[in-house]
Amino acid sequence: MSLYCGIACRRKSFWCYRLLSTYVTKTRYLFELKEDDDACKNAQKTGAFYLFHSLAPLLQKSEHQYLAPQHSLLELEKLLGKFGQDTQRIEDSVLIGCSAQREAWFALDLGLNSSSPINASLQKREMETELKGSFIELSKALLQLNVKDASLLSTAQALLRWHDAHQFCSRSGQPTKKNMAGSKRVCPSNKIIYYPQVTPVVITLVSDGTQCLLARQSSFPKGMYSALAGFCDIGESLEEAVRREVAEEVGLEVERLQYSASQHWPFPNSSLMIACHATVKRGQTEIQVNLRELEAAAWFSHDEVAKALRRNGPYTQQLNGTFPFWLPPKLAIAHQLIKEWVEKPTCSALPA
Ligand SMILES: NC(=O)c1ccc[n+]([C@@H]2O[C@H](COP(=O)([O-])OP(=O)(O)OC[C@H]3O[C@@H](n4cnc5c(N)ncnc54)[C@H](O)[C@@H]3O)[C@@H](O)[C@H]2O)c1
Ligand SMILES: [Mg+2]
Repeated sequence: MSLYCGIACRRKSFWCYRLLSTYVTKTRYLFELKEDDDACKNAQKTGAFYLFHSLAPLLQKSEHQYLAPQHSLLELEKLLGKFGQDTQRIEDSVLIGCSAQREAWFALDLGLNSSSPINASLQKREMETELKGSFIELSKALLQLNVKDASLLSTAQALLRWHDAHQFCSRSGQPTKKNMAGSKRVCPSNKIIYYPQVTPVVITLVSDGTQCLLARQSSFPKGMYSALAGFCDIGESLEEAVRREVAEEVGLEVERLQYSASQHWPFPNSSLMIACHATVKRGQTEIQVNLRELEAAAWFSHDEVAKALRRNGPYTQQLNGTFPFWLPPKLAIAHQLIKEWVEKPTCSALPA
């Protein structure tokens, strides 16, 4: 439930008010756990742990979908004991959320090097047998997870990856120490605090009023086209990033811009996708593809895009050797952006 929904309907019914208050309670509880190491350690006693191995989450197959099993602290201690590991390793876990009943959720990677040298990487296959599951790459499993697990595991992976890559202070070269929740790392020698990094990326669906512009990189699955995306440069506003990316990638100038939504995107290294609609100047639609960035870009009609949205990719090669045109899956914000345009092709309203 979003905060805005809670605020918007708060006056209408007691039920909605209670939803908002649950949200606030959860938020305040998580804030406390991030600030107070003792409270966080206590929360582990009644909490639940999601396990990873070298950034791949532990999953169990159930019919056509994957489930992410949870383990209690006691189960985790037993597991580590069985594999001859120090339970100190549990301190490497990171806080990723909590339930409405304030059961805190943590993630722990059993494969990455532990901050304690004694804790070497655990044997993956033996762990899988013991845990009755498999450590599966997130990119291969994401589409078969429910929304809650997909979001939790994406957050967990991003946080675990950040800690793994920020073990040392870039000023002193000394090992940094994470707080219990994993919301920051501190250099003990100079007290510099490092916070998990968020990388903003703009994703823009450019339209000329009747058609929309889609592009593909050579790394995309064959036949798939998406909206234009690009990392924000330091010192740029979102509006400037959108203008620059469109100019850089397809040689066009956007005139009007409208924010749509945002999404945490775990691949390849986790970024915050900020999605916008934009229109080009009237009569200025000639694309000049930047081949260092893109393999191809083209204008697509409303009908072509609407038809592609109704199909489910990816597709196999056709007899003539080509791949049919398809769009990113529902989970990707690019899909939502394209769907919005199909439903309302005149989305962009604000001057860029
Ligand atoms: N969720 C979605 O719907 C969706 C759709 C399309 C793209 N994406 C994501 O958007 C991201 C950015 O798109 P892009 O690849 O077209 O970006 P881009 O056009 O900025 O090109 C990538 C290049 O930018 C440079 N770069 C600058 N800052 C960078 C940084 N902080 N991290 C990495 N590279 C940086 C690198 O040289 C890199 O090769 C990709 O990671 C992709 O996964 C998500
Ligand atoms: Mg790009």
